[in-house]
Amino acid sequence: MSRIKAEGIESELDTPMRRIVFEGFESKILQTLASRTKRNGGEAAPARTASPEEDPKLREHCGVAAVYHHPDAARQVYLSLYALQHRGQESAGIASADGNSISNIKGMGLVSEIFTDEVLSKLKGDMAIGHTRYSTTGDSALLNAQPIRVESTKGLIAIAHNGNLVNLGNLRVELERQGATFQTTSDSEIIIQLIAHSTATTLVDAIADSLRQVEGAFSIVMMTRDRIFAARDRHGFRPLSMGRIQNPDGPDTIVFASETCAFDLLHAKFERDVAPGELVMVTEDGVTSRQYAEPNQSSCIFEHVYFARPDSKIFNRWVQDSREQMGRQLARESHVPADLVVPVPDSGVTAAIGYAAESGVPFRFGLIRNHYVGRTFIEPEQKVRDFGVRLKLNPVRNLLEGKRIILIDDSIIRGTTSRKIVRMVRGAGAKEVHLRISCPPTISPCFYGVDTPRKSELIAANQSIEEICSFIEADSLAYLSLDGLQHACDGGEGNQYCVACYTGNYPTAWVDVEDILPATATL
Ligand SMILES: O=P(O)(O)OC[C@H]1O[C@H](OP(=O)(O)OP(=O)(O)O)[C@H](O)[C@@H]1O
Ligand SMILES: NC(=O)CC[C@H](N)C(=O)O
Ligand code: SF4
Ligand SMILES: [Mg+2]
Repeated sequence: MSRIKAEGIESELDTPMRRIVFEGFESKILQTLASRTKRNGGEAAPARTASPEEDPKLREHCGVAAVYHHPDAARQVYLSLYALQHRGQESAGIASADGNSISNIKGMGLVSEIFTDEVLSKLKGDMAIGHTRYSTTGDSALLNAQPIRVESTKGLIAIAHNGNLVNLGNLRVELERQGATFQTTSDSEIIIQLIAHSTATTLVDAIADSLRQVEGAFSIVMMTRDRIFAARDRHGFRPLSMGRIQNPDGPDTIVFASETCAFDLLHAKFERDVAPGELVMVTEDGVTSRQYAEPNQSSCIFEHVYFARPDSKIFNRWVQDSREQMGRQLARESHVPADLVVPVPDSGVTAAIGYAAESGVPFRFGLIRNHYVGRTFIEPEQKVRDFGVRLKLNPVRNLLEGKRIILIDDSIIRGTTSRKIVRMVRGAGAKEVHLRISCPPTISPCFYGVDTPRKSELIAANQSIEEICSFIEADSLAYLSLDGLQHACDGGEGNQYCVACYTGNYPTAWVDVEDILPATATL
């Protein structure tokens, strides 16, 4: 069975070798995702399970990238996606355009598994867009992999979307009434179908028209046969930056990416963020822009806490700086006497460096991460998952033995992983284990592209800090205050942040009431 979908390309792309790699990944991913929940109208969504043991991890966002005017555009997008792999590991795709048509190749699995040299060489043209997906609406299946390519009265359009829309139901029904035939069950296709069905006479007007109708989170890149578009929702939930590669002998190459870490690999220079509510168009004549909606910024603060890479500058602020400040503030707010500060890799590392610097307690890698185990390593069975955490993290016994340890992690969602890590550190001989978390308690789900569980499954929504502390069997537990977090992510840039998962106050109207019910109400 082929797991790669090639559109606008004649030849058969699956080699037996790659099929084997794919099958291995496919079965793991399909198993783990059998229990995923899709909010907001994902028709093919499987039922959500209420078991706290079912799905212990956060899921990433997606990553998007685009390149305009480069002789090997698809390869540049490939490199960008490689740098954005941490934002989505379910599926990936690249679409390229050569002025006449759009080719599109998508597959389940990691970027490096889908795009061999042979596959990349099929993607001709000097423009390309790409996507790494972790699904929030619609099944994790090849069908919903992106870019999504649609042939419409406005011509061929391909889209790659990071974020999650919150007003799907009505829009989809209305579009179907107007004759739209959806190819996917993902929310992202709504944007492209709205463009196709817009009565606006120019494509750029049709895009603006579409973007004004959808609510929620979207950082998107789009491509026609000869143009690239990039846009962010008016809240600017998800990051999206623009960069430039200067070509001495011709026009500059313009690039877009979810995070600036992708630019470094391309030797592109960061130019600016796409602004909330802005639509940027790149054509032969250069870069033009319009503000299609009134901005009302509420960028996701959790990007700074967990999702983005520390070597990225998002919302005009270095993630590294924010995380270090979170750690420093955590030390100021809730220090406890100890011998070592130990991070829970990877996302706890930078905050732990800040904590150690502020407190003067030595920093040591007391837990070693196996880099061949992905960020979202989950298995459906508890027994396998227990082993999974041990496979991913291993204690350095000679560092921990007899010591009072401050463990730093970025977040607790259900608490199952933290509990295993605390046990692991104690099992390695630590005398005391104090857990410090570099954000406030997560008490409410996200509707904007982070697939956090519903409220009934969020441990901090249903238990006090003392109860959580005793559940994870730590000697003490403390979270960073909301003020402390906001201060750490401020840095004078004047960003307005969404903090809804810590407060329950959402910047848009959300739709899934069931998701925000406390545990007791669902029993
Ligand atoms: O409430 P819990 O079940 O403990 O889940 C929270 C953990 O999951 C995430 O790490 P993950 O391993 O997904 O990614 P990372 O390696 O990038 O830190 C997060 O950083 C916490 O460590
Ligand atoms: N995590 C995301 O940004 C997902 C994008 C889109 N909502 C999808 O499910 O494909
Ligand atoms: S609810 Fe939380 S995770 Fe979602 S956008 Fe807001 S801050 Fe980010
Ligand atoms: Mg982690």
